[in-house]
Amino acid sequence: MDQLPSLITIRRDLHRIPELGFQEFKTQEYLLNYLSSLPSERLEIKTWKTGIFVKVKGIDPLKTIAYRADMDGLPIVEETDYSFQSEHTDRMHACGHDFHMTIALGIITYFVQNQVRDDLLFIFQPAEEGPGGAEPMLQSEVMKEWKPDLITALHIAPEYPVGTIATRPGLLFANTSELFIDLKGKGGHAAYPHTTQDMIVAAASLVTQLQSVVARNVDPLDSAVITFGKITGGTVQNIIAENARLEGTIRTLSVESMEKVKERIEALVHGLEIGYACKAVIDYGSMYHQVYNHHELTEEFMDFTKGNTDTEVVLCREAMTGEDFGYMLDEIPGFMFWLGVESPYGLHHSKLQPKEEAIETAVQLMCKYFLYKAN
Ligand SMILES: CC(=O)N[C@@H](CCC[C@H](N)C(=O)O)C(=O)O
Repeated sequence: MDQLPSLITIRRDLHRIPELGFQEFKTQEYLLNYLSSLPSERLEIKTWKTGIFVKVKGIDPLKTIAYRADMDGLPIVEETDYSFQSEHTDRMHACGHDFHMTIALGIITYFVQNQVRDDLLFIFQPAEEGPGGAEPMLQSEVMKEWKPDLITALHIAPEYPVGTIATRPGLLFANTSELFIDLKGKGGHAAYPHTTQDMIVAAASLVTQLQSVVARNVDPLDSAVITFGKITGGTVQNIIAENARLEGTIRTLSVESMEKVKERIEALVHGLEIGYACKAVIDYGSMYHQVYNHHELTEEFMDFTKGNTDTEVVLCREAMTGEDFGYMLDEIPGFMFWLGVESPYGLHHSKLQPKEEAIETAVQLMCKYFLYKAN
């Protein structure tokens, strides 16, 4: 085996080339290139769109144990002071997927040199931030053929120190649905509002009205979030806007609340159409299944980590983040956990700077755990 790049070098290389969902061409090429430098006799590699399946063959396999890493970046202009900043304009690995992929390569590298009884499967999955790669990947022929018996994934957590992991049996991440609302009215001169239907005013009103859905239609002991991350509309400062578009996301802890929230959004949007004499179109974009950790496997993993590593284990609360890994957990027993990376700036922030020492923590932990489960 030739001299391999260090995991820190790999993470920095990946950090430089963030790509959006299903456009992870350079990322895929980089990963395939690295994998081709490993001894090939124990590896079987198959690509799926911009994703990759990597099987590390066991000696006498009774089962398959999997680790999933997501691959895509976000449409963010990076503002870190890294020397290895994103080389792609308006793109950034601001959700740690560069870490998740590096950790996968670290684990693979260990197991190509230290064979275990069972097969190990590594899934490099595109488009976690949207429109969702997990569900179609799960339906793929490769996944049907190589279907794992146990599946794991981690996500970096800026709020925890390095050397800590956090998880919980049962519900970990929320149900999600994207939310796009297009409004169309009648534009006109800024000085003649009475001759128009102003979609800037309608959009502003709708944003405020929709917050009442969370406050007044969802059981306070359940939880929901409606966030709009982007509003566009109009053309110039002295023309009343004919169009406006709201782009957001809905998060709920229960499936019932998701249905209720959508029902209420639809009612209020219909009311807006009447009140503002406009047309509105709602599009829910992509939806993600909640992340629900297998009870016994999660408890076993937490106990194993406490008993066999120096890693601190925290029993955390559920989070309103979404993850299409939820689809995989719906079909395959397993769990997801948070990996402490300690950054003053959080996920989806242009200054997110996770501590790289956490990569080694995760690789060591997962290698120990797979050695325990796959022998
Ligand atoms: C871990 C994480 O941050 N995941 C994303 C998933 C986004 C799904 C979809 N695009 C949506 O916004 O609903 C998150 O924002 O939680």
